[in-house]
Amino acid sequence: MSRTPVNVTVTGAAGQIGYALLFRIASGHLLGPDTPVRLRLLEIPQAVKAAEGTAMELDDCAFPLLAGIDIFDNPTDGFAGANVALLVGARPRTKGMERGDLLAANGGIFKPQGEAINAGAADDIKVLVVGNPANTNALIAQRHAPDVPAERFTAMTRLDHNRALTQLAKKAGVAVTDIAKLTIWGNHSATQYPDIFHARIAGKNAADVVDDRTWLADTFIPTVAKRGAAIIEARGASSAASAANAAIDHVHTWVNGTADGDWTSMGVVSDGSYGVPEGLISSFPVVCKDGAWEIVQGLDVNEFSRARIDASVQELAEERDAVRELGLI
Ligand SMILES: NC(=O)c1ccc[n+]([C@@H]2O[C@H](COP(=O)([O-])OP(=O)(O)OC[C@H]3O[C@@H](n4cnc5c(N)ncnc54)[C@H](O)[C@@H]3O)[C@@H](O)[C@H]2O)c1
Ligand SMILES: O=C(O)C[C@H](O)C(=O)O
Repeated sequence: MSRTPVNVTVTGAAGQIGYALLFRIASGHLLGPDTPVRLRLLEIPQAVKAAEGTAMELDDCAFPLLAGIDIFDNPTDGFAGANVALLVGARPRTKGMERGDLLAANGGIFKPQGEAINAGAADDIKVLVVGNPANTNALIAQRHAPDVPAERFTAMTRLDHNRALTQLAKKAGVAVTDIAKLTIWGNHSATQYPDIFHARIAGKNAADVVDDRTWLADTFIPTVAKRGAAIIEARGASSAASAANAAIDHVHTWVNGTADGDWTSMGVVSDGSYGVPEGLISSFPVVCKDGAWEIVQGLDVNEFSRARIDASVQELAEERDAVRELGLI
């Protein structure tokens, strides 16, 4: 293993997702068993000491792939030379809030981070925004990094994708590995649309296999879309280990590619596909290959799906307008 270490910047390193994420990155789950990583942890000054504690624990694991850990309290240094950036640091919502309620509180974090990525990240930088509201925070960061190709900024809907896989597998009585081509469309919010009309279960159309529109509309979609709130209600804190797992999956798939005959869901900059206004960061079905993603083209969108995609995209347009009013883009 003589490869140059990949610099991975993680913001919010002292938070609950950070704690679930860093050990998996360092043990090779993000980039694979042959790729050494150098961790760059970015925190606010008050949380640097806690991040130092996590770094001590990382050291104590003696991970063979961990080439070093640096801790920063400012984005300029935190993103310098970053090849992969996981933008986790942001306030989570609490009971009774929607993720969009966090726009004003968290939006301001992503402008300086976008600027710092623009100024100092490596040429091959790949950015995943996890902090909520993830799609619009990704939009803010991307708009402040004009020299970085827009497709390098993505938002996380892989947690929703994974949630949908499990709910569908349970309903159909199959393993998650029997399911392919599931899609999350739109915003990582309660308006998201988990779509099974193109999904396959052991090679057959998933909607036909399930054959239950009432379950689809009244159980499956709301269960997936409101899962984050259900976890906050049950745990008293927002999802952490499953969110960290989804972040690992998102970047691993982006770097290593989707499986043949399958796709994944990622929040990516729209090129106008499927009527989603150009420039919005919306979740689409995407295939990944050679470190790049492409929106899957040519899918028939039925009336049931169209209305739900449009509603979620409308919410994204409203969030974009709100951050414009706040002077964040
Ligand atoms: N997209 C998704 O699917 C998804 C899933 C789960 C959680 N989330 C979101 O992820 C975010 C983090 O969740 P958490 O549970 O880890 O929260 P947390 O409160 O446990 O940790 C957040 C951390 O971010 C740090 N932070 C705040 N501002 C920062 C800044 N400007 N730079 C660097 N670090 C900063 C805080 O000091 C804290 O340590 C929340 O916004 C949450 O809603 C998204
Ligand atoms: O729902 C939240 O606020 C946290 C996260 O986005 C989730 O989906 O679990």
